[in-house]
Amino acid sequence: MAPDSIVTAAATRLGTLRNFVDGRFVDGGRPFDVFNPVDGSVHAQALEADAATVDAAVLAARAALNGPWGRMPVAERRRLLTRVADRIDERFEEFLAAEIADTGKPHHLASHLDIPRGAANFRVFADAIANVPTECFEMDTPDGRKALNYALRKPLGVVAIISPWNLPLLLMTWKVAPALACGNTVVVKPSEETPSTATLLADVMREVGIPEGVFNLVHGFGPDSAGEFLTRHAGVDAITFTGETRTGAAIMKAAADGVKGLSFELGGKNPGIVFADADFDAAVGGIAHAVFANTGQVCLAPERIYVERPIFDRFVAGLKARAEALKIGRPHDEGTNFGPLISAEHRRKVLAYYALAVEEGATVVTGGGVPEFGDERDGGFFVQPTVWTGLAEDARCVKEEIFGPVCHVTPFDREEEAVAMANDTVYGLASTIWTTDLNRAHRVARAMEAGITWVNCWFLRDLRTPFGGMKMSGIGREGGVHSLNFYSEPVNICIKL
Ligand SMILES: NC(=O)C1=CN([C@@H]2O[C@H](COP(=O)(O)OP(=O)(O)OC[C@H]3O[C@@H](n4cnc5c(N)ncnc54)[C@H](O)[C@@H]3O)[C@@H](O)[C@H]2O)C=CC1
Ligand SMILES: O=C(O)/C=C/C=C(\O)C(=O)O
Repeated sequence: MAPDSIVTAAATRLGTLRNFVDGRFVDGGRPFDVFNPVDGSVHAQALEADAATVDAAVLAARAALNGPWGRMPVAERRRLLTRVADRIDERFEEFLAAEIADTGKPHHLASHLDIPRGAANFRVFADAIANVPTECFEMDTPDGRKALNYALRKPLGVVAIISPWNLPLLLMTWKVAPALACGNTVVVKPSEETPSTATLLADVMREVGIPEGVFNLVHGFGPDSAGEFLTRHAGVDAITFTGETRTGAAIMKAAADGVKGLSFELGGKNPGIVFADADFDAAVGGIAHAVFANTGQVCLAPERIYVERPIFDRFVAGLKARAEALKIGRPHDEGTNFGPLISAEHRRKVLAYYALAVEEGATVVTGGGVPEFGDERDGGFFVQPTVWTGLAEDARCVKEEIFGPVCHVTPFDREEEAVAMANDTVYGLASTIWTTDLNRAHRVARAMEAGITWVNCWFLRDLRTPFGGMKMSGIGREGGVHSLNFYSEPVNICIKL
């Protein structure tokens, strides 16, 4: 069966992409179009949840907390989460086809990153919840006796999960899995651009027997739509969000009245620093991969590269060659490693930065425009991979998150100068350093104002480690025990002995 017909099969069985409330797919809501970014065609429709549907989802989630889910032994919860992971694996081709249809990303990327990580997220947190310790302190009491304090983890309650379109299944399940592992119930609002894998996940939840109301899914947009209805809802106890910093600020305002717990993973303008002592080929290849993977639509991608002057010209030439060697195309075409941007709107934004860079005085080393194919792809949302040099450090293109396949390369002479330029940003999500000097690696990594720093690598993820941003790149940390800490409420019990 061709991959496209797998999508059709899933969509036909589920009908139009519907909302999932209290264990059932529900009808109702205004249909909206979901586009295939490869050619701009409409490949599906989803139903926008209105305020009443969001309300029903939150009420179902509340009821499930007080129902079988709340009483379920942890071992049984873990078994069910592992079943979800197994079922994603068993329905791998459907998830893959759905993700590719929504995003247009290369088959190789979705099949090696997005879908496997969707399953892995459930396995990791099913394990983590079994192995996380809680505290216990024995104390002396004023009357000469003892008391024992021990902490328990309780679920937060109903968690709203708002997820973006760049790594749809990966980033949604990164939140759903630990939330459920901790015993919460969830209402998920995936991006309006990418509702398909979330709908498949709802179907998996139903299949494996996750109790009704534990996982709810509402489709729609942000302001004055499902996103805002959900984040303003008085029945939501906590909100976890990945997306743009401005959206995070809007959600924070919506959450303020209810004093809801928040976990935010927001934007970035990440630096990469390449020292002259780096393994040159590894550094050029690693930076090219980091800048252009997923068409630059990764919040961790470096958009500012600082290269030590002795290797600057050679490095820029190497990066240009790598950019020009990318195979831009359809997801299933042999060798494709560069797909379209997510939407016409996002392409307008990225192309506006391509034009602005020229106005700001950039040298366009390569790219800067739209590729021409002479076929259906000309209706899609492609842009060229792009490299700039020559901009001032205060240029908007060096300061603002673009979220496209583009970077600016700046030379430096001294380590302190590179560190200062790298940290001169309102963001603090990720950085990547390339050097063979171990002392320098430790020194510079420590100096980085970033939630994660990779040395001689990028996007190497151990899911037990703290993950999140400093400054305007986020609030809180997720990953391993850090996720469990956010998605649960520690309570202390003090027993006088
Ligand atoms: N991971 C990241 O850091 C991401 C960054 N972006 C950046 O954000 C820009 C805008 O893209 P968008 O898709 O609009 O990202 P966004 O951050 O606005 O959307 C992410 C999610 O938030 C929801 N949302 C938007 N406004 C909301 C509101 N007021 N209340 C509740 N939910 C709301 C959206 O429906 C979507 O599910 C992109 O051009 C890109 O630069 C986009 C996606 C992911
Ligand atoms: O590996 C992860 O958990 C997350 C990776 C990427 C993002 O968070 C993002 O691009 O938003």
